[in-house]
Amino acid sequence: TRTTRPQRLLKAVQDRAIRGNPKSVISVIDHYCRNQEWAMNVGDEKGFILDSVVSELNPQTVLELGTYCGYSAVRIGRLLHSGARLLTLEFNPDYAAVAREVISWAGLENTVQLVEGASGDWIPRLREHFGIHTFDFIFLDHWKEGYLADIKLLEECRLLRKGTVLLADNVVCPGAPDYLEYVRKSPLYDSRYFKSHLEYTKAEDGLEKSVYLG
Ligand SMILES: O=C(NCCc1nnc(-c2ccc3[nH]cnc3c2)[nH]1)c1cc(-c2ccc(F)cc2)cc(O)c1O
Ligand SMILES: [Mg+2]
Repeated sequence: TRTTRPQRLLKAVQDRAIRGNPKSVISVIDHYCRNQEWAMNVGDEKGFILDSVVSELNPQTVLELGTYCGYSAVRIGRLLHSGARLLTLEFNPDYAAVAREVISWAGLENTVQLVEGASGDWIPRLREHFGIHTFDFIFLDHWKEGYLADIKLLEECRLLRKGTVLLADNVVCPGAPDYLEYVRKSPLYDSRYFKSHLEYTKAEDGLEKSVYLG
């Protein structure tokens, strides 16, 4: 049977990227998605904003919701200092299988841990299962209609602390209107919008950065 888009993206990485070199994995994926076939990675333009938020924060514990092919896990993982860890949740087993290979090709298997399953099932179990107290940084890039429920769940499970930074992809395209309204209205968050473009296109999109005030 035909290969899937994630499988073709993985083949491009294995054929063209240098093993153990996250920068080359990122540039191979961006070149492939811009020139061969589009895929829903955060991409280079929004990726640059993601890099600056992560570099400024220098987080020790990171949660990513929605791994897809592992592009943003590699983008974030490459910037983490020794001892820092990224936990990335992915619901779709086919995406997860490809992402594990991409993360391993980048040499980040000791920094990035991929967990398969639904965010709603895993979030309440992160503390007892992974010994996590709170997260310093959270990147939301999964079901757009799940963003709001999942940050409310993170609040309830006390996995946020004063200063935790949440960065949400696609708040314009495909859009997460209920999430935006909540973080912009709630006194619990200080929120700001970084205008950009949908990955590899000219369409508007952007990232919403929200600091939890606790
Ligand atoms: O849907 C997206 N991303 C999400 C994948 C996913 N689908 N289900 C999950 C899941 C669900 C429970 C989960 N629990 C834990 N991880 C989970 C992941 N993640 C997405 C879509 C677009 C896009 C824009 C314009 C278009 F014309 C078409 C597409 C762009 C992007 O940057 C995206 O991130
Ligand atoms: Mg996205």
